[in-house]
Amino acid sequence: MADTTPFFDRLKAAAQTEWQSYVDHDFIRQMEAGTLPQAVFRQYLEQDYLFLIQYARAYALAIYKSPQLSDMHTIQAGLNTILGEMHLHVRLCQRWGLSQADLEAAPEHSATIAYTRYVLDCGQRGDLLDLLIALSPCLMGYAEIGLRLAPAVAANPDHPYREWISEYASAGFQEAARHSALHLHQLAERVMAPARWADAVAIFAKASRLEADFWQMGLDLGQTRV
Ligand SMILES: Cc1ncc(CO)c(N)n1
Repeated sequence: MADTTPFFDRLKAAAQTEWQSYVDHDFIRQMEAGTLPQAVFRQYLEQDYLFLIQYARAYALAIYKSPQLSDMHTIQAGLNTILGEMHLHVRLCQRWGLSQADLEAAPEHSATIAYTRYVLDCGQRGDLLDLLIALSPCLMGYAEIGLRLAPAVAANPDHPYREWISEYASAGFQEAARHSALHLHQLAERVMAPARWADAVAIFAKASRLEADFWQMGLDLGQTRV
């Protein structure tokens, strides 16, 4: 690839509409303002726990699809971030009287199924690059959102979503996202043929849209179950 722009930034630029629909979703704006109803957040977080279980499977699949041992090590670090992130969900849900067993027994919403099984399918039918592209909106998007919302927490120590925002703005999460972006870039340099670009953008755009749908699911569920 002659273009030295980071591969992830090229994907974002090529699928700007879908990316914006995800990172600028109304859910995020309401969260930043602190006006997001708790019922919405709770519905979202329950589904997100189920999402992360499937996401961990997709990371495991990425290890299976790894051509090199170095790929496996990098993906293992990403998997650890995902598994660590689930402690946040368990902690927050415990305060609402929901145990880990309750969370795991909850039914998966179709938006959760759609997104996770889409990612798993990308990995099953494609190679590691396809799978890492499908996985990339997750870590990178939440890292971007965490950074953008951090000032709202700094300005208001009683912000209702302080813990959630701080998790994604944390140095650990930011670094995991940076590592993933670098890995994606290096893998693309190794295996990406120019003819694959349109497919790469299509996968990235679809995953970003499914992230936006995931926020929307939270808003819709919260409205019907207050
Ligand atoms: C839906 C979704 N996307 C990304 C992340 C970040 O890991 C998450 N927790 N949930």
